[in-house]
Amino acid sequence: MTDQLAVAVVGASGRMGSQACAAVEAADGLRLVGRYDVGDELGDLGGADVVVELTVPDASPDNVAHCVARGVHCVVGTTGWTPERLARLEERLAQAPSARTGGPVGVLVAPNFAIGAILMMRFAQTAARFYESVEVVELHHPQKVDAPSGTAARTASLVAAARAEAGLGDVPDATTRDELGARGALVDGIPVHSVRLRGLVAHQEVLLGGVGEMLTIRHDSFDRESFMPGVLAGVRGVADHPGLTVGLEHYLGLD
Ligand SMILES: NC(=O)C1=CN([C@@H]2O[C@H](COP(=O)(O)OP(=O)(O)OC[C@H]3O[C@@H](n4cnc5c(N)ncnc54)[C@H](O)[C@@H]3O)[C@@H](O)[C@H]2O)C=CC1
Ligand SMILES: O=C(O)C1=N[C@H](C(=O)O)C[C@H](O)C1
Repeated sequence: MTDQLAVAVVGASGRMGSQACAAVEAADGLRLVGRYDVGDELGDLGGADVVVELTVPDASPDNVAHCVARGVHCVVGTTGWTPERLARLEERLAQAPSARTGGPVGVLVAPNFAIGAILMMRFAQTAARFYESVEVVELHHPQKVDAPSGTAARTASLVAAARAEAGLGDVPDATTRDELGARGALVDGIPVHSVRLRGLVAHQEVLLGGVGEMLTIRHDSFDRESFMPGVLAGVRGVADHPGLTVGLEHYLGLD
């Protein structure tokens, strides 16, 4: 029993957190030692080796800082990790004590745990240099508090970097009047559109356009079950990935 990895979940009463608790409880080699939600004192996190953090963008950095300062690895699914927040987290990691499991503390920030979503981002990144136009459409359940989704923001950033590396300029767009914002948000110059619709869970399309053709890369999460293998892969792998890692692809041999 003692060689089991002790895991706590922060945001344990939420849609993702409750499912993550059940997944940890059912997983070989893992032991759920704590469930925390809003208002709970995190304290020593029930002796956890690894915390799964699934809360809200405004709470996540402080929760993660609390874990890092106590030598607890973190697997973070919460969105809203701006470059500035990530930079502050890296500073905290540089000053962190040794992990309870030994060695340096690891933090995984994963915009999406679903394997198909990770592949969608990778395929979009690969395709980006071949197309003059690209737009991202993300579609989610109406309870979602943030827009655009973390996955869409990450996809747009990866695509923009691939375009820049290939020497592509701005996406073509003759719009000169858009008082209502109908052309969507721009993330690193890539238009991103957010749909919130009853009945949906988490979906995204990357539309790539060239002369006389379009490539659509689409991923659908129909159930939050789709995220759980990725959560567990993060929990099992985080101690072997010291420091900050952004994106579960780096745990899956997709570097
Ligand atoms: N990386 C991924 O694959 C996925 C990430 N997400 C993200 O995970 C986050 C949570 O999503 P949902 O579970 O759908 O939201 P939710 O609203 O159902 O759950 C959030 C939970 O966090 C709790 N919470 C809020 N502030 C807190 C604090 N300071 N300390 C502890 N708990 C706190 C809330 O009470 C709630 O129970 C969102 O940022 C969402 O975008 C969601 C699905 C998949
Ligand atoms: O809030 C959600 O539901 C999801 N959030 C993440 C995001 O913002 O990308 C991951 C997934 O899309 C579901």
